[in-house]
Amino acid sequence: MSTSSLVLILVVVAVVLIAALVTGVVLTRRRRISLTQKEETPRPGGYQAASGITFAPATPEATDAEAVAVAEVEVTPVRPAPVERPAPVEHPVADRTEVDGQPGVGDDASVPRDSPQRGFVEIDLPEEASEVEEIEPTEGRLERLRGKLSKSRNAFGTSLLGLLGAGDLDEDSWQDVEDTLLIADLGAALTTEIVDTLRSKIAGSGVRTEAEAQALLRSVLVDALGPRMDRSLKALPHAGKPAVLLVVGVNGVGKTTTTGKLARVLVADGRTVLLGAADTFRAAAADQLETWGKRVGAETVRGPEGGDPASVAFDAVKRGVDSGVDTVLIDTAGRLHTKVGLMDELGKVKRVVEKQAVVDEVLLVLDATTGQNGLAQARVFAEQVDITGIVLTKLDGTAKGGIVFQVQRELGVPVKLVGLGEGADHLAPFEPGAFVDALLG
Ligand SMILES: Nc1nc2c(ncn2[C@@H]2O[C@H](COP(=O)(O)OP(=O)(O)OP(=O)(O)O)[C@@H](O)[C@H]2O)c(=O)[nH]1
Repeated sequence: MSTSSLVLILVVVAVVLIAALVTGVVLTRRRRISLTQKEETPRPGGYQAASGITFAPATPEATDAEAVAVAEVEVTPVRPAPVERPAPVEHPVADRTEVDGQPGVGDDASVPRDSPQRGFVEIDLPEEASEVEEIEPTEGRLERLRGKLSKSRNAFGTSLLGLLGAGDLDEDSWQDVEDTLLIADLGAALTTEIVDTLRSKIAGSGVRTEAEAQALLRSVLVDALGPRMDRSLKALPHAGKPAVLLVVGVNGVGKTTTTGKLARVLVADGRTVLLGAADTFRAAAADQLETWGKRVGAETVRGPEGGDPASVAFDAVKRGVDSGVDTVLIDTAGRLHTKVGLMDELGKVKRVVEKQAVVDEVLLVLDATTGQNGLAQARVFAEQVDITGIVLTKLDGTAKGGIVFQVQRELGVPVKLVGLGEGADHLAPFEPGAFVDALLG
C-alpha cells in the first residue's frame, strides 16, 4: 500500500471518529435538559377559585327563567379516563344478621359500623343559632380559602417546582419528580403518564427556562384533571319539582357537614332548601343536620331514630314537592362499603325517592386524607348507585392533594366540590386551573 493510500485511510478514520464524538455529545445534551435562565415569577398563594358554585337544572328543557345560565360544555375529559372495573368485593356474609336477603335497618347490627378511629360521641354539633344567620354572598368568599391547601402545596408544588427549576434534568431528577407525584397520591399509572408527557414536551418544545418548565407543568396537570368536564351541580328545580340531591359515603367523611354547607350556598344564592335527615343510625346526625338547617332557615324532615332511611328520604322529598322548595338535600347514613346489606339499602333509598321525583345528583363524599382507601370506597359505591359527582373533603388536612387526580380518573366522574375546612363556608367549587395554581403556588 502506498503512503498516500495510508494517509487517505487515516484521514477517513479520523473523520468518522470525530463525527461519532460530535453525535454522542449532541445526544447527551438533548437527554440532559438544562434550564439556564432562572426567572422570578410571582406566584399567587392558595386556592383562588374564580367563581362561586355553579348550579344548573338537570334537564336543559326545564330551565326556568330564574335558572343560572350555565355555559354548555362538552362532558368529555381531555384524556378519556379508563374506568377499571374492580373485582367483586368479598363481603363478610357471616357477619350479617339478616337472613332473607332483604336489605333492612340494622342488618349489620352485630358488627360495629363505625371505623375504629372515630366514635359517635366525638362529633361536635354545629353551634346552635338562635336566629337565621346572615350568609355572605358566595361571590368572593373563596378568597378566604387562601392557604387552606398549604400542606399539599408544600409536598407537591414546592418540590416539583424546585426540581424543575433546579437546572439540569437528568435521570435522577426525573426519578425525584416521579417520587414526588407518587407521594402526593397520584397513583402509579397517572404518575408515569404525567412524567412521560412532561419529559417529551420539555425535550421537544425547546423549553429552557424555569418559567417555561413551570408553565408546561401547570398545563400538563390541568389537562390531567379533565378541565372540560361539567362540574355544575344539578340543584335547580325542573318540571315544577325540586331538584333532589343524595349525599352518600362512608362514616365520618363529612356528609352531614357537606350537606349543611351546600344548603348554605344554595340559600345564599336565593334558593329555598329542604333537608332530609336519612341518617337514622347515628343519633346525633339528625340534630346536626337540623342545626345546619336552622342556621339558614331551612326545614329538616327527620324520622324516628333507627327508622327506615328510605322512608325518611321519601317523606322529605314529598314534603319538598308539596311545599314547593327549589332543592331537597338528603343526607344518608354512613356505611362501611364492605357491608353488603347497608350498601343494598342505599339503592333502596334512591329507588324509593324516585317514586316522588327524579334524583338529580348522587354526590359521593370522600375524605381526602384516607388516600387509596377512599378509592376502594368509591368503586363499591359506584357499583351500587350511579355517582354523578364527587365531593372531596378535608383537603385542608392532607399533603396528598393528588388524590383528586386519581379519584376522577378512576370513576370517570368529576370532582364537583372540595371541602377545605370545618367552617360553614369552607366548601368550594372544584376548578382544575385554580386548584393546580394553588398546589404550585
Ligand atoms: N378539616 C376538615 N374537616 C371536615 C371537613 N368536612 C367535614 N369535616 C369534619 O369531619 C367530621 C365528620 O363530619 P360529618 O359531617 O359528621 O361526617 P358524616 O359523613 O356525616 O359522618 P356519619 O354521619 O357518621 O357517617 C366533622 O368533625 C366535620 O367537621 C373538611 O373539609 N375539612
